[in-house]
Amino acid sequence: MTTTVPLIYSFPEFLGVAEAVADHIITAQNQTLYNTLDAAQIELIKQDRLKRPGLLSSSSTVSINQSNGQSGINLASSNNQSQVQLGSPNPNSNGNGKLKKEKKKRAEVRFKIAISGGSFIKILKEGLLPREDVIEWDKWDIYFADERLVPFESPDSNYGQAKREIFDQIKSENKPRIFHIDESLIDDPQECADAYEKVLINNFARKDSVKLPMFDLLLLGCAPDGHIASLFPNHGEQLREKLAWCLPVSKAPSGPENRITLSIPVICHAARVTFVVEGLTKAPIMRIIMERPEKGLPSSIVNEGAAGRVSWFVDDDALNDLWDITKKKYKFLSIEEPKN
Ligand SMILES: O=P(O)(O)OC[C@H]1O[C@@H](O)[C@H](O)[C@@H](O)[C@@H]1O
Repeated sequence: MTTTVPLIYSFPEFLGVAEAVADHIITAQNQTLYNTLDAAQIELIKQDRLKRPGLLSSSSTVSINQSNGQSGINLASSNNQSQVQLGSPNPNSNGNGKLKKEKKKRAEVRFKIAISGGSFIKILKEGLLPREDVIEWDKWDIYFADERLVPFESPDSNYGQAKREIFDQIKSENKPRIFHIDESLIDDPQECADAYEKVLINNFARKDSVKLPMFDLLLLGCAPDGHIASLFPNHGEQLREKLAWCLPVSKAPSGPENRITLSIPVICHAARVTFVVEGLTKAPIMRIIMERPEKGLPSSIVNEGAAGRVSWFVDDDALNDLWDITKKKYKFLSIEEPKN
């Protein structure tokens, strides 16, 4: 394995990590839904969408066109296949079926995100909830990178914890769509994984057949023993899986024994893969991940497999054992940098 160095953003404290992660998520949201981070352009798109529901693209590049003295918006779909200029005659009026289809497809774009459990939930809660003004919850599809097979009311349930600490606290009336496991299947990891995979297939591959689902953002923690999602180092064949989207896990070496997890190919296929790690207990494993990729820890595999799309948000404690590492200063792109 070659050494691929991902982007590492480090912060003196937990709160700094949480705020930057929130900005990173909102940036991904805006890039996905509007293909721009410019607040004025986003506002224009939203206003126009209100006027013409279904017309404005979620995945459009937008540019302001004032050449004819009127302000118009050029939309180019992200696959560069169609261009619609608003302000020109209604493109619907020529009954062009292809265009209608394209419009429908674009109107359906949603922000597809997979989150982890464990300490990561607290980061999300602290970072995201105060930013509801810029979060479009009703366009979010939230999945789980993994789940521990325990009842939702258990403190170990990733969904249960996320529900109590985040989803139930959302003030906006616009709620996200949440895709969790089927709680009735927690006694059978294989069935539970198959059922969750079906949910993914239904949502990601219903219209077009795809080899792998593509999340807009996959958010991962990393435990002190090096497991990410529920992919454990040296545990069975998990890390070599090439085809399945979702895997059952039995006899996990730490925490609840039975779990399900997204596979390495799914994680590596995401548009952005973001690790969030904090605390001194994670310092030894961070050292192995960054300095010994040849050991093949799950996160080292992801650093390599998703190279160029991976970033790490960590606090200084987690980097305590690393001396020679290039850290980047995080630049806030979607929300104002907090003045701590
Ligand atoms: O950040 P923590 O608490 O060490 O958790 C790491 C991982 O632990 C696993 O057990 C969780 O199911 C994952 O979702 C999580 O990312």
